[in-house]
Amino acid sequence: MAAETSTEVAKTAKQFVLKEEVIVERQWLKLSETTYTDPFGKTRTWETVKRTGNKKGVTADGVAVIAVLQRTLHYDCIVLVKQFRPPINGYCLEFPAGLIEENESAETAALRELKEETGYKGEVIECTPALCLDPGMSNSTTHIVSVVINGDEAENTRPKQNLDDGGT
Ligand SMILES: Nc1nc(=O)[nH]c2c1ncn2[C@H]1C[C@H](O)[C@@H](COP(=O)(O)OP(=O)(O)O)O1
Repeated sequence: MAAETSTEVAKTAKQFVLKEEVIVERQWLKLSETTYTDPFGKTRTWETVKRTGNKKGVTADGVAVIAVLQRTLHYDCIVLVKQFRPPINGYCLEFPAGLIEENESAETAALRELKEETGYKGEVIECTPALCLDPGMSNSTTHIVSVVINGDEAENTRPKQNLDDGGT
């Protein structure tokens, strides 16, 4: 009985990171070994990926844009982009997305990425707080931004992508 009680107390021990050692750092990402305490107070390590750099005036690393295309006499459509993604050696159908630039708001980044990747000019409806979508691997954060596109507007009738080369 006494043993059970002490285990319960230990399970609620506050967990925290003790240190982080960078194993390898490149232009875009770094892999670290993070030393932390488990729920029983024992010291453990975790393999962590972080983005490099320390951008000023940003509230998250990136944005993902849920864009609804609205046109008279058409069903509303969600706009997706098809992209080759090297980590999976394949193509993904994705929400338009990208990294936020220094001193850029999430809303401005969302409209810029939407324009670059699809050619559409949108209007922001809603923006989530910064969300950590894969916290078991990385501290990378994303705002999910809801946008509407007026497909009847002249500039949205023949949209044209305007991508940079996207590589190093
Ligand atoms: N993990 C990455 N490895 C790279 O080799 N290059 C990377 C990584 N993440 C971003 N980038 C580069 C590629 C692009 O030139 C820029 C901007 O990417 P962005 O268009 O903002 O984001 P995605 O659409 O999600 O690629 O960063």
